[in-house]
Amino acid sequence: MREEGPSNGEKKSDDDEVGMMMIPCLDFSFNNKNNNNGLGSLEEWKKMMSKKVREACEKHGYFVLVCDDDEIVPKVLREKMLMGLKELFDLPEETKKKHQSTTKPYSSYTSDCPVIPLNQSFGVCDSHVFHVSQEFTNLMWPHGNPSFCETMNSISSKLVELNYMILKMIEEGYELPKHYTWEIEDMLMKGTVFLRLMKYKSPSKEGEIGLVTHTDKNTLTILCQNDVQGLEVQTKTGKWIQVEIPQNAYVVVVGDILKAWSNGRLHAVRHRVTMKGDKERYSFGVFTMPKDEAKIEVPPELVDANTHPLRYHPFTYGDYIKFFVSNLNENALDEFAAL
Ligand SMILES: O=C(O)CCC(=O)C(=O)O
Ligand SMILES: [Fe+2]
Repeated sequence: MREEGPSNGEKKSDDDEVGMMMIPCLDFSFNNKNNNNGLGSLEEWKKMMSKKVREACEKHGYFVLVCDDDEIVPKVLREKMLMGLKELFDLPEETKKKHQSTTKPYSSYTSDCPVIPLNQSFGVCDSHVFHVSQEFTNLMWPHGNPSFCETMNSISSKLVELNYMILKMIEEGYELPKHYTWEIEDMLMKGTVFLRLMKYKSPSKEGEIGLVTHTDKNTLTILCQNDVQGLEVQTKTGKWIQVEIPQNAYVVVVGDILKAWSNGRLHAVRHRVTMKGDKERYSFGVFTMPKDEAKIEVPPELVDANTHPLRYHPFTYGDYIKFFVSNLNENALDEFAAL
């Protein structure tokens, strides 16, 4: 099992934070001999990984997911998507501006935002549904671009599947009573999926902000980037560290909704993007979020009067997002739902 070791890009500090500074890295290749010793069944592997996933999400609020074989997302697909992003962002501004959406906040094409001038982004809801990817592609390339459409749709589907698999692992990691599984699936996995496509221009000076500090407001995010690093996370003790992401790896980030659902046990990590060097950075992320009317409620099993008293009152996802969008407060979850 590849995790939290010095060979995995571990960052050390000279203070007492060494334990906190390690970058959690989980290898999701089931066929990797170090993972299952060639003996375990898929079920046993999943059980063991669920524990690791839960631990990483509680301790760090994110982890780097490596998978060297093609079982989760084929390498070619990922490379095609990153090449497709360049092609997309190279389109004329007036074409990109045609992508306007009112269904979800932050989904229209955005560029030249004074706070994050290096960043350009598109948001597409439910891109794992073929006709959605097709509509988006046809808007950007009126003469068609079947290869982009196919790639965007396939990688979205793969990452949605992976996102749900990790959510299930987190749930299994808590060993909650089985009857609860349906409720959780209904609450966390029957909602919207959001694909965000991003480009960061190279900065005019080192260390320019590409994306401001935030926690993700959804359930769980999976991020993928080209070979330009820039993602930084804040440790629980307030230090910023750069997440060195190997080629073929993804970053899984806990959002506010998992934090609320788990009674604050899962950590919604604060993160940002800082740009250095002279290369453009491309990234994309698949964000899962509950339905607007879904009620986010802590399971009684995750409340313990002594060690984990109830931290959040139940709320609906749509109300939370409305609150966030009208207040834009980085402490939105606690302001909105803390008891
Ligand atoms: O570009 C990245 O790697 C991070 C993007 C991100 O954090 C977000 O879109 O919420
Ligand atoms: Fe984020």
